[in-house]
Amino acid sequence: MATSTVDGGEPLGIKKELREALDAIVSSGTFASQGRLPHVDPQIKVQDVGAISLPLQESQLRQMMKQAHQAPYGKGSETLVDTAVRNTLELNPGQFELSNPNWDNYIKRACTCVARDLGVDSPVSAELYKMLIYEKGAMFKPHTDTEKAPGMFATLVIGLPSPFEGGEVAVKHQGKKMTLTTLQHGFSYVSWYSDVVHEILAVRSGYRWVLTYNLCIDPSRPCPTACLLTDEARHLHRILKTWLNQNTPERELSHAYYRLDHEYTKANISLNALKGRDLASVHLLKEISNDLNMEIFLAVIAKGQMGPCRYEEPYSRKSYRSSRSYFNIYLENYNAGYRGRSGAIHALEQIINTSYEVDTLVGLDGCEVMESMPLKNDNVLQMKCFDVDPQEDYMGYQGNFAVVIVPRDSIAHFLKVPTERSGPYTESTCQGNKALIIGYLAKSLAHTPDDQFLIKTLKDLCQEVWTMSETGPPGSSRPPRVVLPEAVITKVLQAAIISKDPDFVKDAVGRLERNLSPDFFTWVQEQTAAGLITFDTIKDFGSIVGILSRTICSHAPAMEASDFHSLWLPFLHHLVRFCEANSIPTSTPDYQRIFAAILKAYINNYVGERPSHDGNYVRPTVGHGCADCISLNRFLSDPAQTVGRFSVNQKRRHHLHLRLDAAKIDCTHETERIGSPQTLVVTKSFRRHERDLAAWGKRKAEARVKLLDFNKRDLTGWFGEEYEGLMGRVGHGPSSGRRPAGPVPNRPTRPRKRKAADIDVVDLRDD
Ligand SMILES: O=C(O)CCC(=O)C(=O)O
Ligand SMILES: [Fe+2]
Repeated sequence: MATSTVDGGEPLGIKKELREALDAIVSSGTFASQGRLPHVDPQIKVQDVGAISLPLQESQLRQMMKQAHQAPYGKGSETLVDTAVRNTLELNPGQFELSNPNWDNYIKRACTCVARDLGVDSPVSAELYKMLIYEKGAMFKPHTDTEKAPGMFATLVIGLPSPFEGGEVAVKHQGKKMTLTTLQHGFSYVSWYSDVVHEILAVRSGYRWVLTYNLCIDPSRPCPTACLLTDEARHLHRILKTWLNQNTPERELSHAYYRLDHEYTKANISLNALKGRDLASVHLLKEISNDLNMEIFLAVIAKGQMGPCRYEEPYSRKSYRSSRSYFNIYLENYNAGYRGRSGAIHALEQIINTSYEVDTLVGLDGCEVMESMPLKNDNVLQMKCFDVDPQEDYMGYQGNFAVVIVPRDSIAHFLKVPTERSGPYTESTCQGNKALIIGYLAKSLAHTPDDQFLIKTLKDLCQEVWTMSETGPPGSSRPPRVVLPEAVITKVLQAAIISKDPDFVKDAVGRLERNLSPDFFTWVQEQTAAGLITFDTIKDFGSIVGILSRTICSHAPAMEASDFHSLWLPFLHHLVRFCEANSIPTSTPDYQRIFAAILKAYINNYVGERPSHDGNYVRPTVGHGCADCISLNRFLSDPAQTVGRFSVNQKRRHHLHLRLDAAKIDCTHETERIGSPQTLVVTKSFRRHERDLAAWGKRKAEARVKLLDFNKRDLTGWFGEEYEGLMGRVGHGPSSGRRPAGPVPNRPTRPRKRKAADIDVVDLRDD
């Protein structure tokens, strides 16, 4: 329940509560914990090793390591093995068993300790994930843990008794660091929230042996994170919720500025640049904004003062002028800018008006959203802090940065820029701002596609800018033409598609002056694959097909081979279905061009040319300067020699073997076991070429199948006269089995001698 008492002009209620709640965020509490556990043997049995007895014997450990594999790590959606990032051996839970019937209870008790330490009050369950073994040098570089199970919020590590040195767990969260250790001789646990950055330092000696568990809570409950764990955080969440639940017209505070403690620079202000308490509070606000409908920005605040000042020229007279002083660093700019010829600062003699404005508004990623916007004192949670004696500016008073909390339903109002020429806001600033705002709103829509209010704001602003660029601002004779940058229009188009608004789509497409970027298609494909949009969504697809067609035709020659199966062919199948559903013939020119361009690119870029070699026997040399290598190199680079014989002792033969392998020379090298010393016979070959040829044959057959997934009538329509030639390139000949007339692309026109190596392993009709 919100109160809105007014006390001596200071509104209490939400504004005060919000300020107090933010003031109370000192820094986050425990984001990681550790502790000792009683000695209970889990009675581990490892597949193909048997029961592991404690204390652990090195011989058993070695056997376990034989069963283990290199542990991968997650990077985005990928799982990678790179021992420079993670060098750890792991066993999957299927490879071992914890046969002590009391072990589950033991883990439950450990969970209770962890939940207490991390401040989680919901019931916590632990899911066995891996057994890890770190030998000397093993480590895991800083990372956060991905959600490996629904409701996973933290990792629990149970340290098993095995002596080692090093291998500490260094955890870091919002500028706070802790070093945790699993015990060497007894059982212990360490645990951290999944969003905490942690690193396993290199083991210096011995073996670090642990079990890891995913800690989960009921996935239907909000996931605890390191940021949301304190009472203060929960209190702030409650206050914000109360505020946001107020109806917009009655909301006593439309948005809020909260001053930051530290000094930053205008150029690099972003969430990542924040320090100490600022980082804790803004990070927390960001976390809360995932759950509540609000947007968080950072603002650089400037103070403007107006008053009389004295010119220090001989005929000095008082004149009113306005000065804009910025706190700390901006003050220097001010001084430089207003220094008279004599070098004296034109200080204001009297201040008759002070106002604040947002010099720059940025998103948490540091991207600029807006410049020069008015700031109302009422919206600042700690007004007194901005209101300082200018003298204090020289003392390095720090208070010109703020975090801004804007309820999403008033974002349009908040970002609304005055259209009339007023005060310092020139027309061009306004238009620049609008492009920034449009870009920002369009980007936000990607995260909250159902936000009707945001859609409406975006549409209105676009209409305003587009109308303005046609007619000019009301009352002006010379309209400033506003052209939204192409990247912004693309974002708008995406937003229009997401919001399923055909008129808006049509408008946005109409504004595109050039082709859409290829990224747009990747985006379309991702959205379609995720089921977020379908072609039917864009009822007025006709309006964008022209631009799609232009863009695709120009991009097609550069399409990546790896994108066809995952992106372009599924895209075409969607398009076929769309045409069918809307009774559009797929041979309609714009559509035909899309199909033809992509499928031709498929044949050219995926299948490619038949690999050929010119029969040349010059091979690259091996990079070594010993006498044997020099004579080997002489043989390799001589086009006339195909077989080289090197009668040298075993050690030197081995050296040549290694050098040839390392340089990946296309040759065979075998020892002829006759005489003494025996002879290494190196025969130049075309094996590498044969492998390329086989791979090409495979791609060709695969492409044939994929192309025949489309219907033949469509294919002939799309390819027209080129049909036989193109299909011939994937080994699909005319039904008679005869060669199509005319030269077949990529075939040598001159008959050449057939070599065994040239046999197309997949399609025997060829050649
Ligand atoms: O070895 C450990 O203590 C934990 C390893 C780790 O960070 C992980 O599995 O994500
Ligand atoms: Fe981890």
